[in-house]
Amino acid sequence: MARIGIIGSEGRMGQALVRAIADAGHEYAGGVDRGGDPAALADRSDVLVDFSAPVALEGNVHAAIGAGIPIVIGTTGLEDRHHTAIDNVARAIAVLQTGNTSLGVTVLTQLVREAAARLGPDWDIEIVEMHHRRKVDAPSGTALLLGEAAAQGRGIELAAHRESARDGHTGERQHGAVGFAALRGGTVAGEHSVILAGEEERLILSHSAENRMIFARGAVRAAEWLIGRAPGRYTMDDVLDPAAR
Ligand SMILES: NC(=O)C1=CN([C@@H]2O[C@H](COP(=O)(O)OP(=O)(O)OC[C@H]3O[C@@H](n4cnc5c(N)ncnc54)[C@H](OP(=O)(O)O)[C@@H]3O)[C@@H](O)[C@H]2O)C=CC1
Ligand SMILES: O=C(O)C1=N[C@H](C(=O)O)C[C@H](O)C1
Repeated sequence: MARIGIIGSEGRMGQALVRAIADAGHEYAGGVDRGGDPAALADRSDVLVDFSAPVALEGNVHAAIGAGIPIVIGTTGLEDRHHTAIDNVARAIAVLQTGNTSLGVTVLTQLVREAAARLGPDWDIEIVEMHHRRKVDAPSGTALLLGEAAAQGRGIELAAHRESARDGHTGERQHGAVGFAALRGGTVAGEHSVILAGEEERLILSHSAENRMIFARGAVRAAEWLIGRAPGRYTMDDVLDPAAR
């Protein structure tokens, strides 16, 4: 049994996590939200799970370092400076950051990497996502994760090939681009499709989240897995790797 602390505990994911922690037989060490003290929470936890907001990231990872415990970061909307901070922190503690903790999306990233590698740059890649009306970042963290997987499959840098927010006279699609489209509305938990469009055929790889418990269960599984790991930056691929269990 592990003591799991939640950052963003009053939020939609935080509430799902409280249930998932109990379902898995762990102890809920408590939670913090805006204005809370992550250091005090870290001191009474074996691992932190962060589903809050990018602005909180720096304080959260320093709380984890201060207590010498690992942290799962599920918060999305992260910028380059956040990823640099995570890289630095991962020299001292075990950190797992991902835009999607579900098992289905973790496998989907592997399929997308493989498809992009096999089909080559003449197949256009477009990533379409839909989320609930309250989501504040776009493209979703999952869409970016899938874009990174496609870019890895092709051996390119996503940042140099990313096309999003098309509007007006955009000109033709750039050869080799990875396109993103974000839809928002209703209560959709998370829909993602990666469309690989070739000459007269399309391959579409999709994932549908029916509710937030899939993310919460995956995050708890990641938290269990991180406890006792050496410092480093880990992914959900590591958690699901049969050789690492
Ligand atoms: N990786 C994954 O698998 C998933 C990631 N997510 C991501 O998780 C994050 C949270 O999503 P969701 O639960 O829907 O969002 P909510 O807005 O419902 O919850 C966010 C929570 O974090 C709190 N919070 C805001 N700022 C801070 C802060 N500075 N310090 C501590 N807590 C803070 C909020 O408090 P307050 O209300 O007071 O602002 C709120 O309780 C988002 O980035 C989302 O994209 C979501 C689902 C799955
Ligand atoms: O904000 C959400 O709700 C979700 N956010 C994550 C993302 O940005 O991809 C994961 C999931 O799709 C739900």
